[in-house]
Amino acid sequence: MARSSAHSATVLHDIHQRQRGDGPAATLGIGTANPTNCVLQDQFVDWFFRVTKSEHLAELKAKTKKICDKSGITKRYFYHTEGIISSHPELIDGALPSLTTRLGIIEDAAPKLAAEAATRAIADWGRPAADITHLVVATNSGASEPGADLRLAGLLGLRPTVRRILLYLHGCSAGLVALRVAKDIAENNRGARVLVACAQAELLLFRPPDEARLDLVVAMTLLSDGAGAVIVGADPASSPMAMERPSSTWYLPRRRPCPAQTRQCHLSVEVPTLVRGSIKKCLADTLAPLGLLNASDDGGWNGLFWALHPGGRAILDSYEAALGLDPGKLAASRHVLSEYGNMIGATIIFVLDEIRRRRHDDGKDCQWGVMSGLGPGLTIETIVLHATGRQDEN
Ligand SMILES: CC(C)(COP(=O)(O)OP(=O)(O)OC[C@H]1O[C@@H](n2cnc3c(N)ncnc32)[C@H](O)[C@@H]1OP(=O)(O)O)[C@@H](O)C(=O)NCCC(=O)NCCSC(=O)CC(=O)O
Repeated sequence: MARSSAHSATVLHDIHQRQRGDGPAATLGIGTANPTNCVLQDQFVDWFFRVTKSEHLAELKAKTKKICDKSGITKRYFYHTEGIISSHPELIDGALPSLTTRLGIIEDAAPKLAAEAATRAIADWGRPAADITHLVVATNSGASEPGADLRLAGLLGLRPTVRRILLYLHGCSAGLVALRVAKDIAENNRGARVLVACAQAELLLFRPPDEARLDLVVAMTLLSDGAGAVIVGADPASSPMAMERPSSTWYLPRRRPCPAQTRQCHLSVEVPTLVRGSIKKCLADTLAPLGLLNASDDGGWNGLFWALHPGGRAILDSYEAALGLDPGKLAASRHVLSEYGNMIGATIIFVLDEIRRRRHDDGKDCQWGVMSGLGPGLTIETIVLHATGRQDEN
């Protein structure tokens, strides 16, 4: 009996070993998408105050213009149009219930936007959608059953047996959380090809400007709609960008909940200061065990490439100041912020895509990098990136 149980344990151990992927998980294909409605940031305030019938709030309008000017954003994309807003008065009248309207609109929009991004990621990967084994969907846009994962699987024609996971309400860190989950799946299921899709439609938060809630006015000046998708797999010969040592830290002291919570958003004015004071130790805890920091003057931070979630211009400034980063180190994040705004969880996938494009155009750069972003709480998600330069398998 004892021998047979030892034998079973050995057999199971062998099975578990064979189930594991051989390499670190890596990105095999990336795609992004935005709605067609593009609003230039220098025209946003006029648009916003007009569609919300708030023209009489002249002082607040001037302040909102000032915030927009300092946002580092050139343009943003919205699923909601002036037409949608004018045909749903409840969207701008706080006395009317509007949750059903909002959910009805975005629960249709988010999976469609995700499908556009995923179709591009699959084309970039170069294999059929039916080869996808797992689907990880992350969104703040919706709360329905069945959820966006099932809608997306249907829109893409994935196998009915695709193993689905739906992540709700991880805020700006949603893309990173989804990639962390995909990495675990890929590394523990040999041959797995995981589609990560992250979609954001900001209508859930959209509301008229209110002097008493300047944090929401700030949110209206930053947030934008978009979707990003990544195919993740783990094999020794996988793609140019491997993902190592994910960390998820619940770390910043605060008096009340900070960044965006989907229904009840509180954007704390303290976030940039909190980042400046805490980020160095937090990132060092993740990077030091890999031997990626050193005793040089700047600690080695400039020897890495950086894919940071651009939550806002001031947050990027805080990372730069705290870590002593050279100008240009956050160029990909600043570019995405400028061209698209903060698309919550989808943004990091745009940054990853931009990093990839820049590495391709500019030739070699640092081999190791940091992908990181803040989430509600305040929390921080980090994944170390290793640019291996290989792209001979998909
Ligand atoms: C909004 C900004 C572009 C404004 O630029 P500056 O700070 O340089 O400009 P400024 O100091 O003159 O500020 C302009 C006015 O806005 C006010 N202000 C700024 N942030 C505020 C906030 N969160 N709540 C209320 N008011 C705020 C300032 O007090 C000031 O008011 P006054 O003129 O009265 O003094 C920047 O502060 C910024 O990037 N902030 C980070 C935004 C953020 O938290 N993003 C995270 C999104 S959520 C996320 O990414 C993670 C998640 O999902 O959880």
